Amino acid sequence: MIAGTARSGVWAVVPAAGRGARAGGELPKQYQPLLGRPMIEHTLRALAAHPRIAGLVVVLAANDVHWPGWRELEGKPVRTAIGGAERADSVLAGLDALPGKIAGTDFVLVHDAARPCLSHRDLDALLDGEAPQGALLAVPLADTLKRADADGRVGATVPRAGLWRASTPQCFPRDALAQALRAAKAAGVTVTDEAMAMERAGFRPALIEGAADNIKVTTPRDFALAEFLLARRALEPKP
Ligand SMILES: Nc1ccn([C@@H]2O[C@H](COP(=O)(O)OP(=O)(O)OP(=O)(O)O)[C@@H](O)[C@H]2O)c(=O)n1
Ligand SMILES: C[C@](O)(CO)[C@H](O)COP(=O)(O)O
Repeated sequence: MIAGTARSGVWAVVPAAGRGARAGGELPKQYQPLLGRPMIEHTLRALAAHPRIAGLVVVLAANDVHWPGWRELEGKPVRTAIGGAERADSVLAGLDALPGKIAGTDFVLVHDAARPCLSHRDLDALLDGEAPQGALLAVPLADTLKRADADGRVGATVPRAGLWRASTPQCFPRDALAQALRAAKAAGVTVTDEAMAMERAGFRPALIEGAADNIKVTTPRDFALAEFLLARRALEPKP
């Protein structure tokens, strides 16, 4: 059993090796500007500015020519690693690039570069959680759900009770996470988030309710929404 406690001195792995094909544009989406700065800068600063984050591992594409080469942000060390074909490969590469271990059970955060609107409050909620088996930010579903048939008509209305949208950061014991991601890969299973790998390994991650505005910038219209959310955040009193 892994002991649960409020977490501090935590490193964050930031997968940033995707292309952002659905977002379009000439630059990979994580380098497209939001309020005049690359998306990835907002994401990394949101993490690094939190007092309980110790450092960052940013996972880059092998052919990345846009990375500004930061070695430090907000006074926190920044390392880099080279990612792989799938997000899970990139996360594994990031875990391998973390600094040496203090204990076999220390926790790590994983947060998408494509989620630049992460709030201090959500990070607090995740790190405060007594979640010995790990935890993730998530948002309960607010809409009625329809399952489509092949002809585009409604096949069924799916009950939404108990359904959540997983977001990031997700926080897990680093060794157990690396093991779970390797096991999924060996089994040929694509895991779309860290929790899914941990669930396969028998863990029961805690769902921590986060803000709906921690959006993943995915399609072209998400850029304007992210800019609005960041501009509104800038007007809020600092924590
Ligand atoms: N092989 C990959 C694929 C994705 N990511 C990262 O994982 C995060 C979430 O992925 P997603 O939003 O799906 O990004 P992309 O894969 O870049 O988007 P798309 O599928 O539209 O190309 C992003 O920060 C992305 O850079 C990664 O590090 N390595
Ligand atoms: C990890 C994630 O952000 C959780 O919602 C999401 O699954 C990543 O996006 P992808 O399209 O599955 O790569």
